[in-house]
Amino acid sequence: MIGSLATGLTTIDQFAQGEDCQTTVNACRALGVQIDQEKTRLVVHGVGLRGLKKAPDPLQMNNSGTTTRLLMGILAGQNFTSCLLGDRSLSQRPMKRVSDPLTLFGGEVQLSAAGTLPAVIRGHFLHGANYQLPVASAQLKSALLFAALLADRPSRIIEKLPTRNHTEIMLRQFGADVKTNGDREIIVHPAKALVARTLRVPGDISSAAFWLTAGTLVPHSQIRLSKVGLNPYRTGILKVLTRMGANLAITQRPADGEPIGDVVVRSGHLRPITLGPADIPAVIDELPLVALLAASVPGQSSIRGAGELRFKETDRIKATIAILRQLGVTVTELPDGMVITGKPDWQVMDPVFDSFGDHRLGMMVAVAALKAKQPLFLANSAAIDVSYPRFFADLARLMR
Ligand SMILES: O=C(O)C1=C[C@@H](OP(=O)(O)O)[C@@H](O)[C@H](O)C1
Ligand SMILES: C=C(OP(=O)(O)O)C(=O)O
Repeated sequence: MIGSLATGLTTIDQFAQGEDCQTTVNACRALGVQIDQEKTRLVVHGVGLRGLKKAPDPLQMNNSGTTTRLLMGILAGQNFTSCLLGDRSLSQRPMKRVSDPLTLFGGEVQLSAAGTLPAVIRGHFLHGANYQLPVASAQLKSALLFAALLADRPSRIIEKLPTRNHTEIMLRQFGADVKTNGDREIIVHPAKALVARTLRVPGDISSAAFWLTAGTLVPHSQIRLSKVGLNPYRTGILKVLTRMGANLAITQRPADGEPIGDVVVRSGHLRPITLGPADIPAVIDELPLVALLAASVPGQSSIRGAGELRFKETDRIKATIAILRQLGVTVTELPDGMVITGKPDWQVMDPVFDSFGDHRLGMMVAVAALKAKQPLFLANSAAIDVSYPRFFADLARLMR
């Protein structure tokens, strides 16, 4: 997305091939950006900050909350009106958290009465603004960073809790003036232009997390994960595993932007864990796996301060609990999390599991199947293609 707004050719190596990423590419193309796509490389012919064109039809966001929210910040500052549509799941997710603050920047976004997609975005010249985020959300923060770049004076954005800073890092790499004061305050200056560059995308730690969990839970495992992104706002899963007593060896590699390194995981004996609000943003997408790890350890673990999980592709608190209970584990639901009483041997109630149309839950069930004493079946497994189409191929490599 940032490459589309730059001037010149941006090359992206090691591009992830999930459906969500493809949704972003297709949306940029529909907005008039030429993108050459090889297997894992993209070449983006950037059109400049305000060079996007009106899309001929409503833009289809499919199941990608990230694409939707980030694009809202960009489209609010263009000189045309656009409309964003989502699939059934995305059309139920909250978007007012983005449209409300965009109004402060002079943006105009009309949502359904429920505050959801479809969104009609009337582009305007934007003004700089000061805004304190009411939720810990990197998607919201990134939308506002884009709006701030397109504004007429500097903006100040204050986070509720520090969240992943990929957008800030990347905007700086493209020449934008984005400064941070401590880990919650960001000052953004309007940009005249962004300069295209070559990027290598680190391995996604959220995808690596399935193998970190599998390697920990399955006896006699040893898995090496190379060139994984180790951005400290994303490595909550490594901290959680370490606190639980897992067997990890982490080696940093030299890097000039995003931190990157290798992680080796070996099977380990775990202890229960207690997670609170400050722990959550760095492990938000891995919480179903943390719950699965906790479900395998005798004793009580708890996850609190994770109410945001209810607004993901599905209500991930309810869905995670349903999966754990189907594995025979005792779980108490809380408004913002759960209390899990784990045990080393699960008694599967019904072997047919559902992904609930959510990629992360589908992969969680597949990892659970590696530990369960009987075969598990997964309905709606195609949801996994959203972020990790090669998941079962990689799993097959590990089983050899
Ligand atoms: O910025 C991003 O790419 C994401 C941020 C997180 O969402 P929130 O920032 O809304 O919590 C995360 O859950 C999502 O999968 C991807
Ligand atoms: C990419 C994800 O979600 P979103 O739809 O919020 O972008 C995710 O859950 O990992």
